[in-house]
Amino acid sequence: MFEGAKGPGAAAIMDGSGLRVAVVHARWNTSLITPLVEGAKKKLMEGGVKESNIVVQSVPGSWELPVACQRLFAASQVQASSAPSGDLLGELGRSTTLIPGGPPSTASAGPFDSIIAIGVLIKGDTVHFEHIAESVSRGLMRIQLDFGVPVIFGLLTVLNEDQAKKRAGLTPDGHNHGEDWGSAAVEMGAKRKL
Ligand SMILES: O=Nc1c(NC[C@H](O)[C@H](O)[C@H](O)CO)[nH]c(=O)[nH]c1=O
Repeated sequence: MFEGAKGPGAAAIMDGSGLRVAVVHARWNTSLITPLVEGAKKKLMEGGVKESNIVVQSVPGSWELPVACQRLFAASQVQASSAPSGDLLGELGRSTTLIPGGPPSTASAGPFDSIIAIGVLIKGDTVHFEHIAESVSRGLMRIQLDFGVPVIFGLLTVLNEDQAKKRAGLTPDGHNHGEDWGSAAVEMGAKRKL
């Protein structure tokens, strides 16, 4: 899968059966976003996470990822303390994603154990790319540290479409980085509960 030294090490085997995970994805570059989200969900479920405990939300673009992740996690904390079961987040908890199929998910009560933020930024002719990449990266890191919840960094910042396709597993020599993010979400979510 990877030549040389570069690339992730083997995923730690953790039990994801009791985890609740949010996947928040941008709607820019959707032909790339879709396989990335599918790859993440595949590894979440291979790690034992129940599909009913995966909430998938979409936002207009990567710029909106931090506020959506923060709002989703904060709402899950409030609901967990006030509504021990049932429809955890109401409309906020329903999957509103580009990804076809699957019922609107209503995660069971309890704060999310990890969040995967997914976006694809492709460098253009201006410095717009740099502003979004820098701000979104800092924003996602801040949520991790402010809330103590793992936010898996699924923001592809690429120089051209070919680089993005490779990292979405859409080329013969590619690898779907969404799978790595799903595995990381299981490991970090399980470790958060230890
Ligand atoms: O510009 N390029 C991109 C982009 N721009 C939109 C931005 O994230 C935001 O949604 C709007 O500015 C509105 O706030 N969003 C992406 O996810 N990828 C890009 O490559």
